[in-house]
Order: sequence, then structure tokens, then C-alpha cells
Amino acid sequence: MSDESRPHRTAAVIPAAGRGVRLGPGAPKALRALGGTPMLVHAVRAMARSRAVSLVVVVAPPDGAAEVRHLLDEHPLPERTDVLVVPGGDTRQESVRAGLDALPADITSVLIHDAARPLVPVDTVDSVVEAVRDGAPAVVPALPLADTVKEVEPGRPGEPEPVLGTPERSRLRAVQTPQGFDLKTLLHAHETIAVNGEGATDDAGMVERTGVTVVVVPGHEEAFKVTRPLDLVLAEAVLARRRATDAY
Ligand SMILES: Nc1ccn([C@@H]2O[C@H](COP(=O)(O)OP(=O)(O)OP(=O)(O)O)[C@@H](O)[C@H]2O)c(=O)n1
Ligand SMILES: C[C@](O)(CO)[C@H](O)COP(=O)(O)O
Repeated sequence: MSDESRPHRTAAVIPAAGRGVRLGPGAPKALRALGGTPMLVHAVRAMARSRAVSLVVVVAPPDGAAEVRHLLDEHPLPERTDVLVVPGGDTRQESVRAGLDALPADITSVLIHDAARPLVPVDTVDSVVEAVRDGAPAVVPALPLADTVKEVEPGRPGEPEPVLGTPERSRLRAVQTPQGFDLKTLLHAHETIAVNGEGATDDAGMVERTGVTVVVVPGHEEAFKVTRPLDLVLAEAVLARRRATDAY
């Protein structure tokens, strides 16, 4: 069968192996409660809500795969969704690679979604999948910025930093997940782009470096990443509002 005539099958990989240092002391971030349910469970459900996603690969903390498997077994998903759990690595890039390596051979496209973005609406997920299935090799949801951005010469913490310039804000976007890819395109990027130190924090950025054009579709303000303590306060408020207004 030629690549064009292969039926589409989309999987979601959820890197969830981070520690959540910026959120403060406690359990690994993906396992912390949001509305009484681990953040990771919300993220898995957010992917499973899309009828296009038939497989979710969760990348657990390196020594936490059994605990995560147990947790997910306690929180059932739609019958059409299979869930695999694999151990992750020291960087997000390594964790994503571990998830990609676990995908079966019939997967044609993949979503990479941060466990730390538990509240992404299904319409955002579906618009990323649709753009990939329409032929875009790499798709990111993103939003215009609310703040003006300055480029600075980084100094020592606490010291004033000289401003180098002010990028034209109308051309800037804040990128979210899930990011969607033709699977071969993303695998090629992970195989060819070496990133030192902390590794790449953004898969689309790796694909850009292979010369492939990445396109943006509209993101959603509720797809924000839970990074710092205030984000968790906001996530609790969004979830409480959803639970009060619909059958969430
Ligand atoms: N070694 C790592 C590091 C990060 N991630 C995942 O990548 C996503 C985005 O990362 P981020 O929100 O920055 O999470 P942390 O790395 O946990 O945060 P921090 O930098 O504050 O420790 C998260 O779902 C996180 O679990 C991962 O799977 N493996
Ligand atoms: C992929 C990402 O969520 C897009 O905004 C982001 O790049 C993750 O970066 P982090 O440094 O791991 O927060």
C-alpha cells in the first residue's frame, strides 16, 4: 500500500515524566491533584475525547511506570481508547522519544501533548488532527500574545538587563500542545536533530530545524500549561466552572 492510500491512524503521546520543579515541592507534577483527580488523568481524558485518537501512550517518570499504570486503570476511558505506559527520560526530548518508540507500525500521525496542559478542549485537539490529516506535516496550536515582548541581554539575577529590541508583537504566537505531526516527519527530526544540555522543549522547533514548514492553528486560553503555583489556582477555577456548567 502506498503512503497516500494508507488509512490514517492517530496516536497521542503524553510526556508526563517531569518533576514540576517550578510548581514547588510535592509529587511529580503529572500526579498532583486537580479537582481531586491527578492532572495526568485529565490530560489522558482530553486526548481520548477526540474520536480521532485511538491510542494514548503515557510517558511516566523513569521509576513510576507501574504506579501510573495502576492510576490509569482506576480511571476508565472510552472503550475505543487503548493506553500504553512507558518509562521516560531525564529530559522532555528523551521522554517524547521513548513514547514514539512505543508506537505500533500502523500509526501514521501523532499528537504530542504535555500532561501539564490538562484542560485543553477537544475542539483544539480535533483542529490539530484535522490539519495534519489535510496534509500539514507539523501543526501547533498557538495564541497571540497579550504582553509586549522585549529581547534582552541576560544578566545576573536581580540586575537590570539591557534591552536589545522589541519584536513586532503581531508576528508572535505563544505555542501550546497538542502539537500534531506526520509520524515520519517527527521521527526524522528526533533521529537527526541533536540538542545538547536540557534538550528540546518543543517538538515543532525540532521539525523546523529539519527544514520542514510548521503551521499554526488557533490555540485556546484553557490549554495553558500548569507550570507555577498560580497556574494551578487558575486550573482549579476553570475546572470548577466546567463542572458547574456542563457534564464534565
Ligand atoms: N524529563 C521530562 C521532563 C518533562 N516532561 C514532561 O514535559 C511536559 C512539559 O514540561 P514542563 O511543564 O516544563 O514540566 P516539568 O519539566 O515537570 O517542569 P519543571 O521544569 O518545572 O520541572 C510535562 O508534561 C512534563 O511531565 C517529561 O515527560 N520528561
Ligand atoms: C511544548 C511546550 O509546551 C510548548 O509551549 C513547551 O515548549 C514546553 O516547555 P517547558 O520548558 O518544558 O515548559
